[in-house]
Amino acid sequence: MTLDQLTKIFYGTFIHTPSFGEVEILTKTVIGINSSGTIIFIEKNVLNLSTIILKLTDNIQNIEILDISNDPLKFFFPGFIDTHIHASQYPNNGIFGNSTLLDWLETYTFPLESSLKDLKKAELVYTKCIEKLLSNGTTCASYYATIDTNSTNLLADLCLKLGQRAFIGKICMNQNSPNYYIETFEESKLSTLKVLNHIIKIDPNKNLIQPILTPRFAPSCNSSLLNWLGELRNDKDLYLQTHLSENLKEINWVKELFPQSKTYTDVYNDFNLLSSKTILAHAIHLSNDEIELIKSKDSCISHCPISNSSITSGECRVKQLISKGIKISLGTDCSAGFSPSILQTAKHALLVSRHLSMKTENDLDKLSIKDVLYLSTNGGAKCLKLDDKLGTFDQGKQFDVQLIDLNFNNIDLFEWQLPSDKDDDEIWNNILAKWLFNGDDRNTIKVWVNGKQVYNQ
Ligand SMILES: Nc1nc2[nH]cnc2c(=O)[nH]1
Ligand SMILES: [Zn+2]
Repeated sequence: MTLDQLTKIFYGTFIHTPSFGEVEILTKTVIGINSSGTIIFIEKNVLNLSTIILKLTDNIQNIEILDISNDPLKFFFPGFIDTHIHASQYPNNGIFGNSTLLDWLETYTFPLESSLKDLKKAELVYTKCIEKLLSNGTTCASYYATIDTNSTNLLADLCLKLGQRAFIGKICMNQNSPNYYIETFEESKLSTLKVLNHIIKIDPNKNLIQPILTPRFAPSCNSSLLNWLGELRNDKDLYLQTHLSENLKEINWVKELFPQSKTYTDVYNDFNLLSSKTILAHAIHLSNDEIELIKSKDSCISHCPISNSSITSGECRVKQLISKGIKISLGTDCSAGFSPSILQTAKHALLVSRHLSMKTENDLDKLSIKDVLYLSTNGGAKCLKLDDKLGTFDQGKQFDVQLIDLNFNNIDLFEWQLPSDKDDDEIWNNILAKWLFNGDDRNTIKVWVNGKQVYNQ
């Protein structure tokens, strides 16, 4: 521990989810970070901040201190991780009518995405989207941009500028797409390589931004393109994201388009797209063989409950997938999902799981508050293979954090519901329940990424 590098100290209650179904409440805790935003010490049960500061350093002037210990309704929580979102669709949040996936793409989505080759419009949309996510406590997102090289590079530039950790994907689609929004195989390759180079150039140490290969979904890429992406993924050990088994019509279409593959998941596996760095969005209607295949490749699933309800795709069997050992996280999937908030997405994940359990008549399908808070943070970190850096408060991890304040009138807490020095777990569980069900972006008052403050209400 090199305490001479200490730059900021945070003191108060820290809440995180070390494992699925587990919440840990760290009251009276001090966390110190260095100039890179790495947590260099954690001290629990500190009754007096000044004593510990005197022990740590005699040069207090240069150290920034945030002490929230006197406010029982404030706590630090790990930044949310959104593992599936289309920045380019942000203006359409809430606009989906009665559509289902394939007609929704044609009617609402392709026209908007295609229009973002106008870089002025793209800048407006992407800036709003990134700022909205940060103000909702999302410190890391895996983004789909558009098929356009410059528009995708712009999204990477803006995430870097606004300080959000992000995976940036240029969408690949060279078949079954409208003639105003399609690329050839050659164009898709060139554009993908240009985006990879751009991202490596702007953030060579991957402090914030990383590229992610993004074949839109099997129907929009021909075999040559999928094959090339599989080879590139394998050669360079790249992240890859796509959609899987979202809608029944889509699944039948994939069967027709790729008759040589056994299942939809097999299409991706046959082209070598599945690895421990692959994020599969939706994964609702999987067979047992597909579940086994995803598990054997250690790929992860981004659960998108708001989207799945909105365009009536179905209910993902999250608990069953977790019991098989598959890594799961949450995706807002804007704009098939109407909310940019992972807190709202977590709430819907819980509710959708209750609907699923009514259908299956199995209580084990129900997700708890602790479960969905894990999926929102640590689950996302594990899916992105960043759990050595993100997801919980541990020494050596980066300070990607939100400060939650429940002193707003969206949440009424009565005097007997407040935490006291007795540190009652039950009290804190109820407070988290109030935050999950009645909270919103009002309650996220400050956000840090890599220890740098990127949002202040
Ligand atoms: N939800 C969703 N599913 C897709 N499948 C292919 N493209 C999309 C998309 O943009 N959103
Ligand atoms: Zn999507």
